[in-house]
Amino acid sequence: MLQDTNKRLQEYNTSLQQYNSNLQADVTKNGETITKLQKEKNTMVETMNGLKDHANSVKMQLDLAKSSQNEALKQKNELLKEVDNLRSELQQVREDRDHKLVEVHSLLAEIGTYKEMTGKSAVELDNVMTRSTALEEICSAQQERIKLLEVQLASTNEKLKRSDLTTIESMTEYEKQKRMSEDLQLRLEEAEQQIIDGEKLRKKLHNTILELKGNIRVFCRVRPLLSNESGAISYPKSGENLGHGIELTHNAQMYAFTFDKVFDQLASQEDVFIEISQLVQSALDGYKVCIFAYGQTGSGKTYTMMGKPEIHDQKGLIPRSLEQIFQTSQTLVSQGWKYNMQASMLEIYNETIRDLLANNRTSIQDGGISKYSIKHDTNGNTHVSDLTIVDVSSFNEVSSLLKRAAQSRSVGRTQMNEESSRSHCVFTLRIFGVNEGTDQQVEGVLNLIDLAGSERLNKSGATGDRLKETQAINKSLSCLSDVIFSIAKKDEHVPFRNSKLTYLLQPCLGGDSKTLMFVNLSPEVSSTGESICSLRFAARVNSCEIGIPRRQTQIRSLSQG
Ligand SMILES: Nc1ncnc2c1ncn2[C@@H]1O[C@H](COP(=O)(O)OP(=O)(O)OP(=O)(O)O)[C@@H](O)[C@H]1O
Repeated sequence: MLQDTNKRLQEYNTSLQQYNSNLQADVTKNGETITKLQKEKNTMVETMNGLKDHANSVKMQLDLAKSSQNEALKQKNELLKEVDNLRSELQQVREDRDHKLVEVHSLLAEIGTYKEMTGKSAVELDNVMTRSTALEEICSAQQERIKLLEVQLASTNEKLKRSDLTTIESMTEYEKQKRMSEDLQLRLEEAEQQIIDGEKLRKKLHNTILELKGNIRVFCRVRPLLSNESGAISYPKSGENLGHGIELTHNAQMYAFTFDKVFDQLASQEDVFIEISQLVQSALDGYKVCIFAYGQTGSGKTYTMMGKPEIHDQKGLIPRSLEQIFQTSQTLVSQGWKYNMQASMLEIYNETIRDLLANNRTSIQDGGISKYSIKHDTNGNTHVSDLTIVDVSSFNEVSSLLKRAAQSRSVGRTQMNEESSRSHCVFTLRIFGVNEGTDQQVEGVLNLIDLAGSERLNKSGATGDRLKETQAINKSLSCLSDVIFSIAKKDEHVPFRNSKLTYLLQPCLGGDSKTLMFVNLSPEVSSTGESICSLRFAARVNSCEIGIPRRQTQIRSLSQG
């Protein structure tokens, strides 16, 4: 063991020697290194000092930088504040801007509208400008005129002042005259009314006198001259025959006639009707009334009796009479009167009666029994067998009957009248009236007759059928003339039965009816001879006394209801 320990100690001493030598080498080496490091350290110290100086200068710079940084920070904060302020200002401005933008949009829209309007208005504006310029010119001209007028006005005012005084005096005078004039006007109106009333009374009394005398009344009517005709008729211009007289010159001789009334060519249909309206009225009171027109072909008989019903001014006596009858019967309803009316219409053509209201016109012979035979009853009423009798209650109903009849009437053409009536036409209206209050009954008849025209054969140029017609017409008119002469002479026997016409008219000519004849005349020179014949006949008719008209009236018996 000790050996091992010595061995190991030896080995240890060797290692230690080794180690010492290594250490010696290392110390040497480290000395060198330390020297080197010392050198390096010195260098580094130098460097470090340099660096220290540098650091100090950097520090100084840093301090400077810090203070300038602080300064900058301060400035930055201030700037930030300023930015904030500016931001909020900006925000405010933005909001303002947005608000303004909205306003701008609405203004733009408005501008658009105004632009449109302005576009239109521009033309108008131009026009207005032109007018305005023109007006300005006028204005300045007027201004001048105003100045002139003002001067005139001033002088006129002066004159006016002077004349005012005169006017006041005149006014007083005028008022006085006005009152007088009004007073006179009132008295004039009263006097006129008195004249109208007096005229009415005069007519009524005149009618009564004529009725009491029992004469057939005669009115004469002269138709106007046609364009190519020359006249031969004159009238008294004053005196008692004014309105009643008529004068004709023929072969250098003057023929004068007077009648109950003479209508010259200027008389209107209305003028003529006024004169007969009372007569028509009396048919409603229960009288038999007969109005007939006599005269040469083309003298105006049909115009007087029928006229042109569709033209107001030219309506003849028949439509006017019927209008009046229906109107008056309506007004009498308030006094308790109730009327029933029946119309019939016939014509006598070549001595044959024709029913103008029949729906289909048949022959005069029916199974051997004569149709349309005329009979008069004890009351003087005339009946024609088989004649169509139509109940009528209004003017319109009668009017359509008249139209129907006019179409059926025999109208032929002659050389003297474009539309000559070749037959006698008789319209009859029977009027039955009952007064519910007084039980009074009346029965009136209105006969309105348009006779065929009298004409001389050589003048009319008739041949064949026309000649036969003319002969028949002349025969019946000559029978009428015989009857009239006979009545005028107060013969015991009057030849009523010699013709259908005279027999039909018997109650009117020889009975108790109110009869009026129109004698119609053509005014031209070539008709003078014919006119004198007609006037002579009319004068004879006028002298006929046919008795006093009798009113058919009675009190309704209980059994009649
Ligand atoms: N007062 C008058 N005013 C205007 N025209 C009239 C008048 N009288 C007659 N006339 C005209 O004269 C013409 C003949 O008249 P109208 O036919 O009435 O005659 P008339 O006597 O009936 O003839 P006829 O016997 O041939 O039938 C018609 O054209 C008619 O219109």
